[in-house]
Formats: sequence, C-alpha cells, structure tokens
Amino acid sequence: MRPRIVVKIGSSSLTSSEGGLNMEAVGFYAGELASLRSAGYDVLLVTSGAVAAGFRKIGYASRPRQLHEKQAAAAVGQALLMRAYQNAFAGHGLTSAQILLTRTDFASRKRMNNASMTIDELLKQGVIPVINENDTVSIDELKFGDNDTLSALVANLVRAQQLLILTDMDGLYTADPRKSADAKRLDEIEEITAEIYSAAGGAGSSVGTGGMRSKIDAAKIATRGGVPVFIGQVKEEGDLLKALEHRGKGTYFATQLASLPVKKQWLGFTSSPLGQIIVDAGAEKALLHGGHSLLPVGVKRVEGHFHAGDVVEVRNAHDECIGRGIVNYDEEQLQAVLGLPTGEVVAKLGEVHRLEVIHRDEWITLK
Ligand SMILES: Nc1ncnc2c1ncn2[C@@H]1O[C@H](COP(=O)(O)OP(=O)(O)O)[C@@H](O)[C@H]1O
Ligand SMILES: N[C@@H](CCC(=O)OP(=O)(O)O)C(=O)O
Repeated sequence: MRPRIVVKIGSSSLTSSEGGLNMEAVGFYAGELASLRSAGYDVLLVTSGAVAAGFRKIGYASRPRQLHEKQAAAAVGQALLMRAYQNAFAGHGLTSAQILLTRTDFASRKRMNNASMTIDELLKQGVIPVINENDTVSIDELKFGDNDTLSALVANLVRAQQLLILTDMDGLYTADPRKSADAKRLDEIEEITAEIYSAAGGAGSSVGTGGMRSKIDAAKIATRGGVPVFIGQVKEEGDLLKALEHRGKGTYFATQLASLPVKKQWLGFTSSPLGQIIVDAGAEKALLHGGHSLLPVGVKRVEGHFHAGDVVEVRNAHDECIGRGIVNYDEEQLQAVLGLPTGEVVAKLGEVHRLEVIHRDEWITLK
C-alpha cells in the first residue's frame, strides 16, 4: 500500500475576504497535490471554502453568520469548489471525488467503516478524495465548526503517514503574530501542553473559522491516533513536498504512538460518554503507566446514568479527564462496590460477568 497523506486547506488559503474562490490558488494546490502523487503517495484532500465560495454568488455582502445562511451559501459554494478542483486535477490527468461527512458519521463505527471502505476503493482506483463537512445537514452543535477536526479524524481513519494542515500563517507562534510583533515560531512540538494551547488564538481572517486553537485540537487528535502533523504555509511550487519531508515553513507535531484501530478512534474521539468515573491516584497510575485494567478498588466516585456496555469518561482526583472506556457495570452496581477489593466485590455481587470496571482492551488514554 502506498503511504497516505491527508492535506487540509483552509478557507483563508482559497478565497478572498470579499468572497469567491481564488482559482489561481485552487490550481496551485491541485498541482502540489499532484506532485505528491507523482512522488508515490496516496493523497486525500480535506478542503474548506464552500461558504466563502458561495456567499457572494447567493447575494450576501459578507460571510454570513446565521446557520441557515451559511448552509445555503455552502450548498451553492460546494458545487463551485468541486468544479474548480475537478478541472484543476483534470489538468494533471487526475480524477477527484466528492465526500461530504458530518460528526454523526464518525459517532457510528459502522458509518466510519463504510467511509473507510469507500476511500480505500477510490485510492485503489487512483482517485483523489476531496472531503468537506456536509454543511447542509450539520446542525449547530453537531458541526465540526471548522475542518481542522475533520481532517484529523480522516487522517486517523485512513492511518495516514502524515497530516498537513495548510493555512495563511507559517506555523504556530508563541502568540497570534497579527497581534503581537515579538511572537516567535514554535518549530517542533513533542507534547501539546496547556502552554501550547494558551499561545493559540482564534481565526485570523474574516473567512477562516477555527484559528490556531482548532488546529491544535486537530493536532492532538491526530497525534493521539499515531499521525504526526504539520501546520504551516505552502506558497511556492515544491513547498508541499518539502513540508512532507520535514523541510516546510511551519510547526511539526511529533507522535510516539502507533496508529489506532477504528474501535479505539471511535472510543477516544467521537463516542458520547454517558457518565464519569472518578479514580484515585493508584488507579490513575495503573491505567496510564501500568497497562492495567480499572478495578472497583480504585474508583472513588461515579456520576451520570450508564449501563454496562456504555462509554464513560474517567477523571483523576484533580478532575482532569485521563481517558475513556467501555464500562462493564451498571451505574447502581458500581455505586455498590466502589472502593472495594476484588474479594469483597465477588462476595457482594456474586459471580460477575467481568470483574474489571473497564478492561484494558476497551480503554483509551487521553491525558
Ligand atoms: N499563536 C498563533 N500562531 C499563529 N497564528 C495564530 C496564532 N493564534 C491565532 N492565529 C491566527 O490563526 C489564523 C489561521 O486560522 P484560520 O483563520 O482559521 O485559517 P484557516 O482558514 O486556514 O483554517 C492565522 O491567520 C492567525 O492570525
Ligand atoms: N465546511 C465549511 C468550513 C468552514 C471554515 O471556514 O473552515 P476553515 O477555513 O477550515 O477554518 C466550508 O467549506 O465553508
């Protein structure tokens, strides 16, 4: 299998603040992606720009703010965006395919598998998948809000070798360079800490949405899923290949982790936890560093309403989320045995199907 590269291009790189697509930019990026294919990679594009491409055409003076107006603009703009890409890729002898996804698609493992199989087949046939959020059906709280998160979920799903997030800034700086003249670029990031988050601000232009903050969120999801990330700028011919080869103008996020199976991707990033289990320091250590399952003895408190088989979030004594897992107890059952050593659990509940509160195989660390 050829290595897979996911490239995300933001609205700010494809459109002007007055609205409308910058055809020269679309042509340039299509050429850069074509050169990655020629270099032996399978390429997937996650592209924004539907709203920005469509709002002028539909008659709005500036980028709309109301959800229904954004959705209408996206419906017009997505067709324009796709036509532009198809023509541009055709100029390099390449066929492209439109894929529109929502967060709910990733909340279902079945739909994730279906999307994954379609993408596999497109790549096998030499087609470039061009992916955007399905703005028409995404309602406010379900929207990715920006395509950064979507690109990270896609990169994990296809087990990409690298995720390249292209934007109008040449990387992550210690502060937003538009506001702070002495901001310095961070070239390499080994771990995404609270300090890194505090450096990142919101969107820099009237067409972009997520800003650096959502790009860091995306980098966190991708690196957790075993995919290293580049956030930066690609402006001249050959820049995309340079970015891939660690010679780009931007910030690199490393990962030490191996790629995750789809079940764990779902568990960690798109499942909906129904409760919280608060654990003591010993259990935290066992889960994070010992490679162990969670036993009732380490549970301090239980919140929410859940049944065996549901997803729950696990928090430490400082109320920080440390991971998620599939719980083997109903909430009332667990309330009855929390803090108890194994012998007492069995004495109280009789033979239990599974003694572990969360089995190691059904756990993902998120700290
Ligand atoms: N610490 C930072 N380093 C670099 N850029 C930052 C930082 N904080 C905020 N930004 C802003 O993030 C913007 C890029 O995000 P955004 O406007 O959403 O672009 P896109 O449309 O490419 O997703 C930059 O133009 C910049 O002004
Ligand atoms: N799905 C939307 C994405 C919105 C957006 O602006 O995202 P981004 O430019 O990636 O911050 C669109 O195509 O307009």
